[in-house]
Amino acid sequence: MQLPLFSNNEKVAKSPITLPLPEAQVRYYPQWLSPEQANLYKNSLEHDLPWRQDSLRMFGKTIPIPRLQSWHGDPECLYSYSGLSLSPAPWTKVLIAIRDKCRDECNVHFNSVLANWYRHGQDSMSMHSDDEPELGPNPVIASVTLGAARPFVLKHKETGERYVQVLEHGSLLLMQGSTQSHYLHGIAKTAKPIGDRINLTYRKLIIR
Ligand SMILES: O=C(O)CCC(=O)C(=O)O
Ligand SMILES: [Fe+2]
Repeated sequence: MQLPLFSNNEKVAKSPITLPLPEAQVRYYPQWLSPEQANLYKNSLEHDLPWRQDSLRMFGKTIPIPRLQSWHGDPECLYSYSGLSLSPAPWTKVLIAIRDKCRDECNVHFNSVLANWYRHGQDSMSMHSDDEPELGPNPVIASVTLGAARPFVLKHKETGERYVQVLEHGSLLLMQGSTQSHYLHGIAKTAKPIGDRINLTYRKLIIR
């Protein structure tokens, strides 16, 4: 029998939804992966990635960031993220399989991915834009969710208007165009007893 880890699951895909956001281009693809495929990917990423507990220096204190992270990509993809400077770990088979499926969806050759592991509801990501200079203007970010569904908050920088999209197991969220210039996004903490979630954001860094 063929290993289902890399099987084609086109038949389960639902139609994508364009989020009704002025000055942004965001598309949500529910069940982009079948639940079975997403479970397999999540299990192997949990075991295979060299998860790190990174910290930030703030107000003279070292504060552990509220999630585990792992940065992967082509060797030249050094990336500074919220004051951290990360060298990439190598690609794994699962990261490549998902990267190539993202490429087929949006025709972007991603050269790096940030993996975040939210262990429980107290893990979070504060509001930010993915607007580091290495990403260039109008970056395409492909964000894949595996595990517990979490509300993803988008907030317009000028009007303050908020939009929430729950990101479900096996979904893809594509952010492109001027989304990063006009919006912040993040994952809030919740007191609800929820399971863990792995998120992968595929990126294309511009190497000079
Ligand atoms: O976990 C998420 O859905 C968001 C991740 C994110 O915004 C990022 O990695 O920059
Ligand atoms: Fe982000």
